[in-house]
Amino acid sequence: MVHRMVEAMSQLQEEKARLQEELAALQERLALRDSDQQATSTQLQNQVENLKEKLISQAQEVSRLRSELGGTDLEKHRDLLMVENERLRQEMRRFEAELQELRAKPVAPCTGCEHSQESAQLRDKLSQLQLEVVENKGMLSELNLEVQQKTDRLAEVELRLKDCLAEKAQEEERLSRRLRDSHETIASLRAQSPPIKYVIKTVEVESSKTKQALSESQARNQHLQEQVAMQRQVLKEMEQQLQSSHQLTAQLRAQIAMYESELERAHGQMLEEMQSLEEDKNRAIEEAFARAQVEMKAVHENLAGVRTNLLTLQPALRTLTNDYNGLKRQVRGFPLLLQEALKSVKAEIGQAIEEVNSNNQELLRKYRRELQLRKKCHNELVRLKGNIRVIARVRPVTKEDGEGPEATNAVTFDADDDSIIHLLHKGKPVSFELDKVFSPRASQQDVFQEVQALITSCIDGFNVCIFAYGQTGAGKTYTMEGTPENPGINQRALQLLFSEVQEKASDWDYTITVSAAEIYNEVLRDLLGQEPQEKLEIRLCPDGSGQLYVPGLTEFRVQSVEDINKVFEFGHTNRTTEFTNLNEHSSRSHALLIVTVRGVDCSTGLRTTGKLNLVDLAGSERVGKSGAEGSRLREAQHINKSLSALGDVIAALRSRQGHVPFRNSKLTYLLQDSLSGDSKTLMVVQVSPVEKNTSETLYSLKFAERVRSVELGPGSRRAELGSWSSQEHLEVW
Ligand SMILES: Nc1ncnc2c1ncn2[C@@H]1O[C@H](COP(=O)(O)OP(=O)(O)OP(=O)(O)O)[C@@H](O)[C@H]1O
Repeated sequence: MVHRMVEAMSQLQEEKARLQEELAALQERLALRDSDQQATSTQLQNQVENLKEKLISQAQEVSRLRSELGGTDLEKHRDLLMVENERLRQEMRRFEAELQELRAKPVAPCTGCEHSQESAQLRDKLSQLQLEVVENKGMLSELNLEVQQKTDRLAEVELRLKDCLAEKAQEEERLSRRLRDSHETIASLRAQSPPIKYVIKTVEVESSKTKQALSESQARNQHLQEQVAMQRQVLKEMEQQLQSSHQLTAQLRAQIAMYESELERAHGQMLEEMQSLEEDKNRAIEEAFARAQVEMKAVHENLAGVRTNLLTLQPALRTLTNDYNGLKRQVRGFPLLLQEALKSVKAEIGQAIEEVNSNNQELLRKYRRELQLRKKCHNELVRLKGNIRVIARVRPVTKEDGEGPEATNAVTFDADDDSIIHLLHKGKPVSFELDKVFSPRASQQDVFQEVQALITSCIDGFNVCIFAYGQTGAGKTYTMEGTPENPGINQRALQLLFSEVQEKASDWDYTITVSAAEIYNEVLRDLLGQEPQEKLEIRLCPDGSGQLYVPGLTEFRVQSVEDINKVFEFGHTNRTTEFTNLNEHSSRSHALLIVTVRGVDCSTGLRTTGKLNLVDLAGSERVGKSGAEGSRLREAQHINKSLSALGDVIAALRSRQGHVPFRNSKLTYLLQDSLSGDSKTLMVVQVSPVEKNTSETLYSLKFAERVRSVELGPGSRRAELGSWSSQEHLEVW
């Protein structure tokens, strides 16, 4: 349409140009042919008429084109856009409404983990879709704004075009008016011949004006053409924009369709989920209902039972109420009764306590008396047996004794008297009588049984001394220490002390301590100390009690057999590490185990202390007489000295001499406590049974008999006693 309008405009211009040419030709002809003035005028009029018609038709064409242009494509596009916008808006509104609806729908709480996860996913997707919708809305509003702007611009252009066309129409109107006026003037001139020249002149003048008007029109046409070209350009741009808008709208639609499908899917999932939840809920309700029904039934049954119980209990309740009332009456008088009862019970209890106390006192008194009696009996027994007792033990023949005549047995026993021992010495039988003789068949326990009365007296506060005397290899260590499988007096004594102490634990609190020492060449050493080679001294207690003590001598508290074993082991290790030839050394030294038992009577606080000395003496064989020299002679001299001193002490004690020479040797000095006063002494004379040892056996038994003979008849015994000097001792052997 625009093109056609432009073409019409150009035609119009061409026509105008042609008209101008014709007008010019007319003017020329008017000027040249005055005569043909009328004809020319008519021709001119016709031409003007034609021109006018053409102008009118052109104007009509322009207005038609304008109306067509205004009412067709642009408006249609605008309307289409408006409709499209409206539709999109409606879709958006519907979409929002659906969203609102989905949001407003209550979501039942989901128990399953999968459901909650899917719901969360759906919620995320929904929020994402909402965001996208908001973005699309923004884009749509921008697009609307743009379309609005373009529509405004188009309206403006149309308005300008309208103004131009109106101006053009006015101009044409004016020109046609002038042409008409000119025609009229020409006609009047024709009617008035004389002033024709003047009229022609006027027409000429008027024609130049018309020319000017035409040129202005042309200029305007030119301007309008430019504007039309511009409008075309604008239209083209707008068409492109419209096209892109269409594309965008199509994209948005596709997106919206996609969102809608997603929404539909989410909606479907939600519905399914809700349906399954609804089913779960219904199922749970049904189950709960069924359970409730069962429970209700049980409750009803219980209720019926309770009702029957109530009916049966009512008479019992009545009886109980009566009883209760009776009891209430009794309770009112109860405090008084209770007070009286308490008073009498208290009196009874007090009396009973007094009786028990007096009984206890009586028992305690009796117990103490019994204790004293026991001690007295024991003392009497020991006195009757003698404070110093001598027993002999003959060891069995061993491999070490060898074979042949030298290893034959030289010792025999009296089948009717266990205190007699016979020795065949150099073909002559010699008999000895001691307190007891143990044959090689006697066990460790047999020997221990003989000495255990002495050991228990230690608990009652007596000092006890047990010696093992005899030549080397006669069995002293075996009797005192024994073997791990078959322990001797030492370990059995401690075990006995433990068991006795435990028996008395309810009344007495006892502690047992152990020390171990060795005397070698008149040097005293601590076998349980950290430095066993250190020489120890025996000193008087500084408290003036006359008691002796050894500063630095280690004392171990023992509480069990395990402790004793540890102590023995430690003592043995100390002895072994000190000397390379232990057997040799042990034969030449005195080993002492000193056990102290301290007791406290829990009821009276009475304290007792008893000491048990278990001594494994050095070998008593007469090495000095066999011409030994050097260290062996020195050892022999020391041994003989200490054994002589022991004999002297025992003799002095038996004869009740005022002075007892304890200090003559380390051994007797150390054992002073256990040899003097009420102390009890037992000597075990160890005897080798074989022929080759009969000389030593003879001397050992002679010594033992002399010691024992001292004890038998106080008068005569005392008379027989004399001082056993070291030399004399040697002479005896
Ligand atoms: N009654 C016994 N029964 C069995 N074996 C014994 C008995 N007496 C001693 N013996 C054994 O005789 C050997 C010598 O005994 P033991 O070492 O006790 O003598 P000893 O007098 O202590 O010697 P030493 O003076 O050298 O210490 C040991 O092998 C020992 O086991």
